[in-house]
Amino acid sequence: MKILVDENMPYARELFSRLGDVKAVPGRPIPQHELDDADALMVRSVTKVNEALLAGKGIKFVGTATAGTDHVDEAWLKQAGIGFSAAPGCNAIAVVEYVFSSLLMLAERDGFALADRTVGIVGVGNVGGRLQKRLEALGIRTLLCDPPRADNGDEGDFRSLDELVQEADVLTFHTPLFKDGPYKSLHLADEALISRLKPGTILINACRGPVVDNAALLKCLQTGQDLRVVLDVWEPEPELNTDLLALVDVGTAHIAGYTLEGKARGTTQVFEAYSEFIGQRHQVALETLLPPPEFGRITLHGELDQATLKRLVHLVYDVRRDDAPLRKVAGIPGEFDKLRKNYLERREWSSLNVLCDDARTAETLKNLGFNAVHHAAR
Ligand SMILES: NC(=O)c1ccc[n+]([C@@H]2O[C@H](COP(=O)([O-])OP(=O)(O)OC[C@H]3O[C@@H](n4cnc5c(N)ncnc54)[C@H](O)[C@@H]3O)[C@@H](O)[C@H]2O)c1
Ligand SMILES: O=C(O)[C@H](O)[C@H](O)COP(=O)(O)O
Repeated sequence: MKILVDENMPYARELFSRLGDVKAVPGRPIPQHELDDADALMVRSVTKVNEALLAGKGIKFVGTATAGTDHVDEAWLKQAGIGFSAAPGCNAIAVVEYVFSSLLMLAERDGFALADRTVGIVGVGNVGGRLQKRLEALGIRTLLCDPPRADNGDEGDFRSLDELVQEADVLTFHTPLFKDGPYKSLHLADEALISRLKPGTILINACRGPVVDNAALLKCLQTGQDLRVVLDVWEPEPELNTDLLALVDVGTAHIAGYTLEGKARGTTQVFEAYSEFIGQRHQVALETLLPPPEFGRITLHGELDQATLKRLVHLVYDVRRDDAPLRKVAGIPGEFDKLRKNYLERREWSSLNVLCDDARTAETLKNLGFNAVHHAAR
């Protein structure tokens, strides 16, 4: 059995070789001839999986080690009898930590207190829901917009996008990309929406590039609209608009979800799904795969304020380490994907053990996702 795996899937060779012969290949473009004798295909979001790629091949299962599925024509796979699994929620924590890293950087740079801001979250699923919980753990007010969940009768104080635009100081997008249908999200942030944002609003897009109309955003910024902008995703990728990059406050190469834990979870989720598909059920504990983190344990004295939280968050991940390299190479063909392929190891906050002599600090950090414990001061 031949299993093709994207070369940017950590632990894929180690895991899938328990089930068959593994070949690691680039995902953009995928070498067509490798599909000829393959039984299964494990991709990431850069590979368009559709009839054009797979018709006439013997692929029986496709896995995508990603949360987003807009690169996969699921209807075609279904009618072709090809099994499919994604990895919902695999990298949600990573995206939340990217958003925090960006907000804490902007708060320090521009001298504001995050606790005074209202954060509007558009799309309250795996990412948006976790973001809400962590913001609220810090006492930050959130406003939620998720029409599919509201229509489904899910519990929650869901508001209209219009209300968020009027009230939020931070507007952050975490929806799937739907090109049409009742919950179309393509250009959800269009020129009309962007131009109505309050002066000084922080606009964040870490879901899919086309959810924010990049041409409209560029126009608004070029005409001097007072906005702060954080973009991890672009319209289009990998050929992002370098004029837009020059005007945003944080610009990164679609890496918000790229913690080692997030990528490894993606691999294990599709590995488990495929093992079940072929009737050889395996389960993997993530901890058995991950190496020890660079920073294992620190001691924190006293109470937690914004400056201390920022230092702690940036000890694990400072978003500027990914912003600067993109600005250096943007516009050079192939470099966007190279940054993603050679991504420096990044860990989640849970990898850091924090010993706190203040009980409230320990509790807050635990609620934020750090591995925090209270110990009495000596
Ligand atoms: N930048 C990255 O590295 C990265 C990482 C993970 C996910 N993503 C993207 O972010 C998206 C969200 O991730 P997730 O794991 O939270 O997905 P999810 O499916 O768990 O949640 C998405 C939420 O968006 C809501 N939604 C759908 N259409 C909407 C609309 N038009 N307006 C408002 N809400 C809408 C859904 O009801 C759902 O609650 C993914 O689909 C993926 O495209 C990007
Ligand atoms: O949807 C996701 O999970 C992420 O956007 C995505 O996976 C980013 O990484 P890629 O698959 O492009 O390597």
